[in-house]
Amino acid sequence: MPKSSQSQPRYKRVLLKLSGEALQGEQEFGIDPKVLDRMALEIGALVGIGVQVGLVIGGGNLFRGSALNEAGMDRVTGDHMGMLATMMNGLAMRDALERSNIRTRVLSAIPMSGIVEHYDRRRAVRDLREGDVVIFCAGTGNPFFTTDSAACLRGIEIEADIVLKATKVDGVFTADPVKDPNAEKYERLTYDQVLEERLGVMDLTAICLCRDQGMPVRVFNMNNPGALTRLVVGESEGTLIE
Ligand SMILES: Nc1ncnc2c1ncn2[C@@H]1O[C@H](COP(=O)(O)OP(=O)(O)OP(=O)(O)O)[C@@H](O)[C@H]1O
Ligand SMILES: O=c1ccn([C@@H]2O[C@H](COP(=O)(O)O)[C@@H](O)[C@H]2O)c(=O)[nH]1
Repeated sequence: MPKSSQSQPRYKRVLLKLSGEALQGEQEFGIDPKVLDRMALEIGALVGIGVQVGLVIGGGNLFRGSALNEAGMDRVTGDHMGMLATMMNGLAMRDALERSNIRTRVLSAIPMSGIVEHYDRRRAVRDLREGDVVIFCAGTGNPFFTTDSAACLRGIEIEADIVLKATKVDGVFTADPVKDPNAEKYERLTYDQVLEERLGVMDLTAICLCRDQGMPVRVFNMNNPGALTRLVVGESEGTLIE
């Protein structure tokens, strides 16, 4: 993709977290190929202006360990299934990116020989420097975590400038805007405000990790076309937590 002379990115390297649920689009479950293609286009626009992109995708469109556990399954088995779900989403996203001629590497926290390579931080950084989009799959590789924590962990490890959390709402609100129509959006928040007010947009383990390592997080709505590029070139989108 050609470099645009007009859009100068303010970040050199970002870690983008996509919610698994977003991939299902209007469906009840699974992956909507139209959503994948749209996201590939948005990610390609970043690559086109020279931004290095690490990607973590959730698994909520397929399985969540906590939901399987509530239905009677052993929690650790449920979490293993959740991590495998992130793997399926990662493979689907690689396919969409490569169909858009965007070079992509998938690295898994759980060895999955013959399908993808095992996660290696130095390898990931090398690939990012070469302009590949790197998809980090299987979360942290451990049960009882979420892909929010995995995104923050990988973002810190690869020395990303920021973690960008893409959701279906416009940022962080005083309450869940899906449930409370009177909820008001924050432009900026400190990590401690998110923790003290228990603002549920992101899991608290992830916020603690970012606070302790000084990693800024921006929460934004990926359903707004072009939002990702706008915020990377410095326009105000969503909510900044720092
Ligand atoms: N204070 C809040 N501000 C904004 N959103 C909130 C808040 N509290 C709860 N939420 C909810 O958190 C959701 C964000 O979670 P997200 O869509 O990223 O899912 P996830 O659980 O991280 O990913 P996955 O779908 O893969 O499991 C929003 O859609 C919103 O409904
Ligand atoms: O490090 C991790 C990351 C994820 N899981 C399991 O996967 C699912 C899907 O991830 P979401 O963040 O909910 O989209 C999650 O519910 C966990 O069951 C994990 O065990 N460890």
